[in-house]
Amino acid sequence: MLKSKTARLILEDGTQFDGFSFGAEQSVSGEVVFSTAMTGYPESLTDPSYSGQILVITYPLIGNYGVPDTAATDPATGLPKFFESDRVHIKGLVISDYSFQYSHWNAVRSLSDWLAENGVPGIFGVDTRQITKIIRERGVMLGKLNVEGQPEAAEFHNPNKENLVEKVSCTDIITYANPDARRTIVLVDCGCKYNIIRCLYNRNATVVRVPWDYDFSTLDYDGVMLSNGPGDPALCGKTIENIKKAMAAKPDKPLFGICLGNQLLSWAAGATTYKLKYGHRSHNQPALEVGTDRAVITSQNHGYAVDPAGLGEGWEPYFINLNDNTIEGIKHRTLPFFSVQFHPEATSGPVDTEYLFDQFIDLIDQYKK
Ligand SMILES: NC(=O)CC[C@H](N)C(=O)O
Repeated sequence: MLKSKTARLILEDGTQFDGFSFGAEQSVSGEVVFSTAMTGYPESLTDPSYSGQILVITYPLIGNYGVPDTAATDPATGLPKFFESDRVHIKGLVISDYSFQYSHWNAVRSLSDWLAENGVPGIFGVDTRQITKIIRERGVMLGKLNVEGQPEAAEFHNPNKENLVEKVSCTDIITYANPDARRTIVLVDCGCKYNIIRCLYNRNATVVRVPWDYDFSTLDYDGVMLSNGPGDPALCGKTIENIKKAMAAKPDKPLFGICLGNQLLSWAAGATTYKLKYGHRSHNQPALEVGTDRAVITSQNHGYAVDPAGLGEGWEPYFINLNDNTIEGIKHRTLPFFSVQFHPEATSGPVDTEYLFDQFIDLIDQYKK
């Protein structure tokens, strides 16, 4: 019989959930968010956009397929093969049923061991659907995850007040040189998921990954990718200024934004962002392409949304969320600039919107001529 220490999740409104500890034995505090995705914990946990957040997964059975080898890399890019960054970014993990025994061809260790190595605590044996109902009714809340025998988290820490992007972005320029490159794309790294790099590289591009606050308008490039990233987009003023500069200096160089990238492009286009009641985190968000009857099923992970009211002349909504009608993308009517709130790179799926990378590459090639 395996013995686990106890753990307690405390929400900001005082609600408490008692369960058992797995992963690191450490107490933490953060923003409690939920995801309804049924698969993909290795990818989600390494998504830098989850920085500062205690993640509740509503799918009950977690850990059953273990964790792949973090040392396995893709020879072309040198990036880890199976993860979205080089470490676990969530602050803590909340699940219903932890599988102590894992089984998968690709697994080399357990979820608990991987979390422990990364210093991230988990709690299991709690009713994640009830937690989710509370968050859906009262709105997203801060929380503490306390582990038996460890000093308790002192305060309800709000990660959205910090510049999280600065903490997860690269600090130097990293070039993924592709011997078959037919175009060069600058990737503004606000906490980019590695699959964005893979999706560009695999389309015959050399990817030049630059820090979040780098003035990329001075570089020589064929297109710009604005990455996803954690926290409040309003804190990325430096990136917003650089996007404005680049659009003014190089209006013929296509620009494509994903998630935080969409929010930052929207700010650069005159709009603002606001915090959603409880965010969109799942693999099955329906988004309608505005002006068509075409809906796509998308992967999402965001807590803020774009208020299109201030969008400048020439800009229009590109996609709308069919669940709550929030804006899911914008595009320029005449210039090659567009962005989406969802994840076309979408590890661990669904891949329905990966075609947007092809669209971006086609646009780059048209403007290169
Ligand atoms: N995945 C992302 O890029 C998230 C963007 C932003 N941090 C939000 O929560 O809305």
